[in-house]
Amino acid sequence: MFIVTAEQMRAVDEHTIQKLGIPAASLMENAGRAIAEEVIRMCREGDVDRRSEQHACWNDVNGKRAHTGPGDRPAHGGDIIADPALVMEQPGDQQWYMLIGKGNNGGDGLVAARHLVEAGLGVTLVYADAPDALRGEAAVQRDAAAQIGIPALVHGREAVDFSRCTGIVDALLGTGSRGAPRGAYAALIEAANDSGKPVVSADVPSGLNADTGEVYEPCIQARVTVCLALLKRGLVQYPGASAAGRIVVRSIGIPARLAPEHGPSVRLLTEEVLRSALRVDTGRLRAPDGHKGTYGHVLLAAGSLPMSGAGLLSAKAALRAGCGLATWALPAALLPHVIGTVPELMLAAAADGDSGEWNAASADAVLRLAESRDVLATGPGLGRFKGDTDWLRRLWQHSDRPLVIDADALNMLADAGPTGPRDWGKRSAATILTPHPGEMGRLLGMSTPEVQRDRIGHAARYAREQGVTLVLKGARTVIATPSGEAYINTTGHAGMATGGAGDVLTGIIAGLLAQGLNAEQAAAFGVFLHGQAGERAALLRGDPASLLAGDIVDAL
Ligand SMILES: NC(=O)C1=CN([C@@H]2O[C@H](COP(=O)(O)OP(=O)(O)OC[C@H]3O[C@@H](n4cnc5c(N)ncnc54)[C@H](O)[C@@H]3O)[C@@H](O)[C@H]2O)[C@@H](O)CC1
Ligand SMILES: [K+]
Repeated sequence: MFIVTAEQMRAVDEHTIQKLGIPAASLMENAGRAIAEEVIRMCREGDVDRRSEQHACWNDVNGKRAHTGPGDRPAHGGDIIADPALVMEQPGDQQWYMLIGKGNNGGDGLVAARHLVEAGLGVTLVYADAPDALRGEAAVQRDAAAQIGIPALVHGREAVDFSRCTGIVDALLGTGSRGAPRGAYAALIEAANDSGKPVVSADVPSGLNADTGEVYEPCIQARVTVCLALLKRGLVQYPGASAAGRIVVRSIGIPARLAPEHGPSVRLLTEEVLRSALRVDTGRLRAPDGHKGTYGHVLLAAGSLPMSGAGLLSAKAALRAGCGLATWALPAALLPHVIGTVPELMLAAAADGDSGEWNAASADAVLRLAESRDVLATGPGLGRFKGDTDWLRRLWQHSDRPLVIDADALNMLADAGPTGPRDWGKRSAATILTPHPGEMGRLLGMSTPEVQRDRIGHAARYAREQGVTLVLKGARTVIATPSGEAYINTTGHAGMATGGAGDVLTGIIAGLLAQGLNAEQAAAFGVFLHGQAGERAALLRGDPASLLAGDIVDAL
């Protein structure tokens, strides 16, 4: 599933209308109808009385449990499948308030109102602006609603009291919204939130930045968001993802495949995308006649005295991800401390003059060890040491192995200079960086909140400019490729925010690279697997908060 910016959505809309000749009125009709169907579904299934369903929502977007409308039940011979609007035999005294903005989002709300009236629901329109402010298709819908006799209030002219309504449809602001909601829009959003009634948002919750996921003050807190045509970036990035509630993406006649023609290709990372777009074929990872050499050898340069566990977690994760062999290189004096901790692991001592410090263990020693291995990963538990940026630069410039860079090695990279490591030259093999938002901020020279304000945008730009594959960790991890594509992960949970989880991810990605996956595949599949293992581990433990990074490795 493609994820678009507001501008990209506008361009795809225009293409559909201008080049394909599909009338704008048809798209708006489909949009409004999709919104009405969701409201009707909620009424039929009693969803309006239920409290928040934050957990279920993501699975809907994932397509695992997507709502498919009235035909959910398999049809049998002789069945009569009726339109949802005609099967609401007992709509009861359902009263829905429709908040109508003056743009096309409001037009969608007006179409939905017509369909809800047809289904027998009580509907009241609440215009944010005087109705004559509406233009084009939205004005056509305003007139149709008036002809049918749908009651209407205008904010500021009549009092609006939500206390007696069943639910609210938010069709105030969509992708044409700019900045924080103003005037009547802000007042209606606040009143809707204060009412405690379930809100169904049309396209995006009003008050959300559809591109970045930033929520303005105020922003609708939706129970359900019926996202139209293509998933918007702001709905998959926090805090916007929380404001959206359960997300239902509905096709309205705009071909989704047009999205990459009009902007960057950003996709939701699902099993389907891994198989089709990324061509990850797990069935081919293990050849029936393979031996340990077939599945690759990871060299991990990691760990220090206070953080030796990071190296252990990474190395173990690489093995659990399926590589044939893993060697952990560390300063020679540290080696006796870790012997036997993971018996499957090989250890390589980097001469350190008996100091136990990386500053005495040369980059050339690591390069020599890497020559006979397939992948080099570095960073977990490494710490900072004198001359470390030069140490990393040598690995960058002289290793022809795929290189995974994490943790403190990313901080060394941040010291490469204002234009970033691209000044060190183009590497002959792939480079994968796995920063958390703080490390990403140091790479970009900005604060962590600034990074979080537009995770997809920053990750995609950095990957393209620096020619690397970038994994921006955190809720909804972003995987960005040097060619400008991005994937947003759907697996994992907040219980995985625990020390060492990142070291595990580095090991998984390195282990997958060793088995022959390319950088894009290894990064995306690695992130996906890491999240799945975290979900599994939380189930086994019964409580996500008690999860340890080692549990993730065990659940792989
Ligand atoms: N072909 C299309 O363009 C389609 C558009 N669709 C709907 O149209 C929406 C986009 O419509 P529009 O581009 O008309 O824009 P919107 O309906 O999102 O709203 C734009 C209007 O709100 C005002 N506004 C903007 N920011 C504001 C703020 N912060 N506070 C108060 N008022 C503000 C602007 O003056 C403008 O008139 C989509 O989200 C979707 O719901 C759908 O009908 C499907 C087809
Ligand atoms: K809206």
